[in-house]
Amino acid sequence: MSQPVIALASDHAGVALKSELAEWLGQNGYQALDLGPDSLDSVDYPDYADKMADCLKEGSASLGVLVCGTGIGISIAANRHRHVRAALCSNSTDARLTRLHNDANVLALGARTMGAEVALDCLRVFLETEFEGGRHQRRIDKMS
Ligand SMILES: O=C[C@H](O)[C@H](O)[C@H](O)COP(=O)(O)O
Repeated sequence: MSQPVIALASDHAGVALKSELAEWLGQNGYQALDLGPDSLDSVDYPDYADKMADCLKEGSASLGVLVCGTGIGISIAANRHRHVRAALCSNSTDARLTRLHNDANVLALGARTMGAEVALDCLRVFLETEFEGGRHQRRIDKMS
């Protein structure tokens, strides 16, 4: 069976955490598709949010992970695309509920506001939780 592809992107503030998340994905049965950047040179998070949106639109990955300093800017930018439902999560309960209720297709994390262990916990729960459907689908339809 082919491995699920998970796309990752960040700005300069999120590069190190993105690498840790990508490594975890590779060790846990997923294929990490890193959309960049790969250096610590300063970049603008909207450019990488747009790359994520394009990647999901063309179907190269089903789910994505975005990282910036707080996770706020990059999630705001990603959510300007109608097909993106990016959820800024700070703990595994956020990650579980946003999959169950919002069918979030992008997990947004703050590299300067959380530790790698909590970030990995969010990622694991995000990937393991299925959308609940039902009344939640009606609400998502209203945003699509
Ligand atoms: O929401 C924005 C993010 O936290 C950015 O990662 C942050 O603004 C980057 O700041 P700086 O350019 O000072 O590294």
